[in-house]
Amino acid sequence: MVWISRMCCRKYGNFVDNLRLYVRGGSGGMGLPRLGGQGGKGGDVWVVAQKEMTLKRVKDKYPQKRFIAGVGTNSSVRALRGQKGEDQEVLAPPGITVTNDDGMVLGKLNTEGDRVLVARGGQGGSYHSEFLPSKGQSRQIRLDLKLIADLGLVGFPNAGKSSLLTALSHAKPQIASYAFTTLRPEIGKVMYEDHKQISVADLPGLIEGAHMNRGMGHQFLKHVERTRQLLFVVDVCGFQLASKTPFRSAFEAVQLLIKELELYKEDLPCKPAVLVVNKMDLPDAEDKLSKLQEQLLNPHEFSHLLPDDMLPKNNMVFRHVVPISAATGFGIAHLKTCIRQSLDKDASMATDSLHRDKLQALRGAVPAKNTLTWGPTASV
Ligand SMILES: Nc1nc2c(ncn2[C@@H]2O[C@H](COP(=O)(O)OP(=O)(O)OP(=O)(O)O)[C@@H](O)[C@H]2O)c(=O)[nH]1
Ligand SMILES: [Mg+2]
Repeated sequence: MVWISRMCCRKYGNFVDNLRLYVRGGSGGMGLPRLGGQGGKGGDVWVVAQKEMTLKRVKDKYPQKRFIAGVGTNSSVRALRGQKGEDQEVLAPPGITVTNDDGMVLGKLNTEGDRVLVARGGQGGSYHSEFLPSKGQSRQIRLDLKLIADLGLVGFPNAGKSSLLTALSHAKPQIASYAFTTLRPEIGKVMYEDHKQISVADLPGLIEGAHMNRGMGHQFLKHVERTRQLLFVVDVCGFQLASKTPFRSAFEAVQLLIKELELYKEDLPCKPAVLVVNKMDLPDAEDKLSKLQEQLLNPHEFSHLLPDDMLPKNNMVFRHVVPISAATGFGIAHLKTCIRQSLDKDASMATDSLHRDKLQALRGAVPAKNTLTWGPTASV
């Protein structure tokens, strides 16, 4: 049996589930001692929830990751009370926790329009401050997508997601041969010999048109967003939802699943993912798997199998493609290893990037002349 791993069609792992930003409130305006005038307050920085936004978009749009609000205007003879500086808004998707660098929660964005104040503007100069203004609050903040599990199972109804969760963990989700057996996410824990635990969310089956809220539609996709990585599950023999709907081969099922994720939010298919090909105990499964592997390696050659509007814009990269049988247990041990490798890889990438960010912030904060030495344990 051939195991395909790391098929590189597109740079993977660029889904962003956390972001570190520098925010600074605007400075206040100068007061006017001669006439007792008060300078304007500096603008504030807010994080505001907007449905269409993703953390990746914030990162791409503001590569410097710095948000500084406007300065309050000085008090003048014409306007004794200076004007407030302009507020700065960081748009972020709902489902975000905002913390400071020490992990203290500043606020949560649950639904569209929720706002969290992350840096106050400085006071304008006035009688109490000898007419001198104060600076705005400055700090590093973190935006973290609230996760429900490390892994989310993505697949059409009946692919065997719940059966897989049972094979991987001690969870006992409902399993049946009819579609939409699972109606809400069930979380199971996968245990490793070194006592590490990984949480896996069994999600309701996805159908074509889910991005338009068909079937469990958005309810399902909202959960997909909140898992660290994805485990695509397809039936090696393909799938047909009902007698009136077209039959889809395993390859078509993969393409359609990617398309649904992409149409819901374009960066969802950038999440690290593993493809699980289930029901390998069924007749002709080996031949069908070989065909699927060939198609996955050259997806463009097989693009005629689906209408253009059903093809994903970019092909997803699977870190591993693992044939299994949830029914017999075949391939489950190998799958557990692949999952662990994939999550460990991301964890170490995240640590490296945090260290890089902190180092960069430190370099920015220290005058060039100063030389600093720090060891690997130095806290920045
Ligand atoms: N032959 C075979 N049947 C399987 C395997 N895994 C699951 N099944 C069967 O496939 C059917 C669907 O399994 P589920 O685990 O409920 O599928 P699901 O993806 O969770 O389905 P929904 O919750 O409806 O989305 C059941 O009848 C299972 O017994 C397998 O590896 N081999
Ligand atoms: Mg299920």
